[in-house]
Amino acid sequence: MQKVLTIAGTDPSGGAGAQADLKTFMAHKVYGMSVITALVAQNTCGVRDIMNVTPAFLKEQFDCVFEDIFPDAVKIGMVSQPELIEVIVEKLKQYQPKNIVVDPVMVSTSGDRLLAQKALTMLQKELLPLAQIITPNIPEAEVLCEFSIESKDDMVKAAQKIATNYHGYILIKGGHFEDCADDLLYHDGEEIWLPCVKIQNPNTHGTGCTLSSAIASNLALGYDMVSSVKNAKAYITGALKDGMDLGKGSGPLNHCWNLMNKA
Ligand SMILES: Nc1ncnc2c1ncn2[C@@H]1O[C@H](COP(=O)(O)OP(=O)(O)OP(=O)(O)O)[C@@H](O)[C@H]1O
Ligand SMILES: Cc1ncc(COP(=O)(O)O)c(N)n1
Repeated sequence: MQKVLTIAGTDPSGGAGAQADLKTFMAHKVYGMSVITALVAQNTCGVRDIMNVTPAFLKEQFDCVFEDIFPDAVKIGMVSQPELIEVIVEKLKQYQPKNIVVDPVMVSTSGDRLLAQKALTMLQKELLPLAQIITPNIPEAEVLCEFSIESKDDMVKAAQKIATNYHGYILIKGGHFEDCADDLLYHDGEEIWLPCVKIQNPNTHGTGCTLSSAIASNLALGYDMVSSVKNAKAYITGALKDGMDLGKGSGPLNHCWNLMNKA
């Protein structure tokens, strides 16, 4: 049985964060585990409050997992405080898991800040270099490359710029564009486009969490990086096409979409 760990914040309404990650792991038939960075009071309408765990408690959770059930892949999502990023960096260096996926979560779909400004440098300089792949959306890629991204050409330029500081795979997600949802996978000067027509579904809460967890699941299952990203893109596209509609805001995804028999 392959084991995958998420290091993330929570979503009590089940659409994003650790809850979305664990559902994604289950759908990929891998054993899911979670180290929680923050309790987040949120739902499909927005974030109401954040309670970060202490660095000492984060360390304990890490050791509980790694001393007992060593994961085949690790996905890191929301970590809002620099002291918590520091612990994650220290523990990843100590345990050296293979297959680290970092989703550099900065702002939620609802527009709420999930990364403290003072944590940005630590994220960029210490955590991102440990990842085999990073998965910024357009606004996050703009922060990393320091210019605005308006087109697919700009996505390529952004990936090239980010690659000057970071040597793993870069997946820039195009879900924030109006007319298409083409993602760009970039590595070592090579561009691989993952094209997708824009699905007319306003319920996109947790798409980034789900995609990065699906990539981690595929890596744990032994797929190479390109296949893992392609498989994950197919998974998120299927979940979005399912069209489940829950909640009063941007709703969550149906992780059972490929298990349900549809007429
Ligand atoms: N309407 C859509 N139609 C098709 N694919 C989409 C749509 N919206 C998002 N995606 C896809 O979902 C994945 C996540 O992309 P997105 O740009 O939404 O990331 P994100 O902003 O980090 O997600 P989150 O909403 O969790 O913050 C990408 O593969 C993207 O192309
Ligand atoms: C704990 C946590 N992690 C990540 C997100 C981003 O997801 P989204 O942009 O879909 O709100 C979130 N809302 N909450």
